[in-house]
Amino acid sequence: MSVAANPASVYDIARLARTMLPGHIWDYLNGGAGQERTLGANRAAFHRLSLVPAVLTDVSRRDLRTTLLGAEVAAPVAVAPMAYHRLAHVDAEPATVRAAGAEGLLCVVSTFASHTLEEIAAEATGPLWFQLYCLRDRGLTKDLVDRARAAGYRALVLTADAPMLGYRDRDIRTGFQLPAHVRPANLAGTTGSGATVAELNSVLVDPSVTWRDVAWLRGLSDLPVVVKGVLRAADAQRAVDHGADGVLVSNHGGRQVDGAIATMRALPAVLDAVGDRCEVYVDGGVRRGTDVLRALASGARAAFVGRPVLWGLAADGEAGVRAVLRVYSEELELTMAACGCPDVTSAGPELLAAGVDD
Ligand SMILES: Cc1cc2nc3c(=O)[nH]c(=O)nc-3n(C[C@H](O)[C@H](O)[C@H](O)COP(=O)(O)O)c2cc1C
Ligand SMILES: CC(C)CC(=O)C(=O)O
Repeated sequence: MSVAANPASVYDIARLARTMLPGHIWDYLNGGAGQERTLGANRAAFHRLSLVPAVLTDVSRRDLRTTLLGAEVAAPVAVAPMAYHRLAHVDAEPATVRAAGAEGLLCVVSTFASHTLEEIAAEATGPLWFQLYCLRDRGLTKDLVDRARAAGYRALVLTADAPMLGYRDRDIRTGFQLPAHVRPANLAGTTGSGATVAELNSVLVDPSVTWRDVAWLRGLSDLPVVVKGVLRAADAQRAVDHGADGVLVSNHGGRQVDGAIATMRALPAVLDAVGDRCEVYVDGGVRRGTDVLRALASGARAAFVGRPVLWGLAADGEAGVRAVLRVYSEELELTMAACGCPDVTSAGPELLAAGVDD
């Protein structure tokens, strides 16, 4: 059986994906800002939280299900929005959403998807949210919202941490540009070729966005709004004050600010600030089922996964993404059992101890 069919961890799939992709594409997908300190810090923050299992709690029935803004999902693991899945595999976003649907998981589709949001929604059997970059052209931004609503997306995820693309050493070195066959399909006609991803972004994305736009967005439709990229308690509070239904604690996978705080370190203050006024999720460096459990025990409602999904896609298309998602759910289930947690609500702070055992 191939590694993609029977991986022990997402790193098995990463090794395979590495062999499938040209170096400059691998670097764009996997790189971070600057010296990639925050990229590493996201992982380190998980390692610094030890699990303290409870015993003799009856885990003969295990239930990983939860709801995310009312959508029922099989496990508290979701696919983070990522641009241009076609860079990883020709089957691109349609394959990713088929895989997420087959595993009963939520998938967030990027504004910069390489297929239209309607083409992607046509493949979905599970819940979808639409990630929105607020564009310089607000008419176009509103069109995206209307299209997402009409196509059945259940929430809007406003990305707040990328008014301009971060300073990414790897992409600067390679001069990374999109190959001619990969384009932002939702924004057809707005872009030519021959620009770097950062240039393309700066032509389209509005760096003047403020909290007022969150309220504007909230008023455009009846879709709930999640603000993605929050790291400060005060910003989480502002998100709620401006009508957000959810906050995704994220540093964009270490791709925006090198030196930004690790997401698991930022999470507790955000949770304290918003209480139960909105749902709180986390992403960045979630690589194992044990990380998902740490996120739950810290108070997050779900953990979102970025790059490993693209590793799965590159390694084996839809089957590769399924294999990746299954690894998370299976490891999460066994770890919950061994930690005395029969369901996702039974993971609390008593499951965690700060510090590393070397
Ligand atoms: C290749 C790539 C493209 C991304 N594109 C987007 C995007 O279009 N919109 C967005 O909000 N976040 C984007 N992100 C950030 C992810 O949503 C997520 O925050 C991050 O990847 C999580 O960290 P992880 O990759 O360590 O799991 C992208 C990340 C990667 C790796
Ligand atoms: C096209 C970009 C906006 C995608 C992105 O957010 C990223 O590369 O991190």
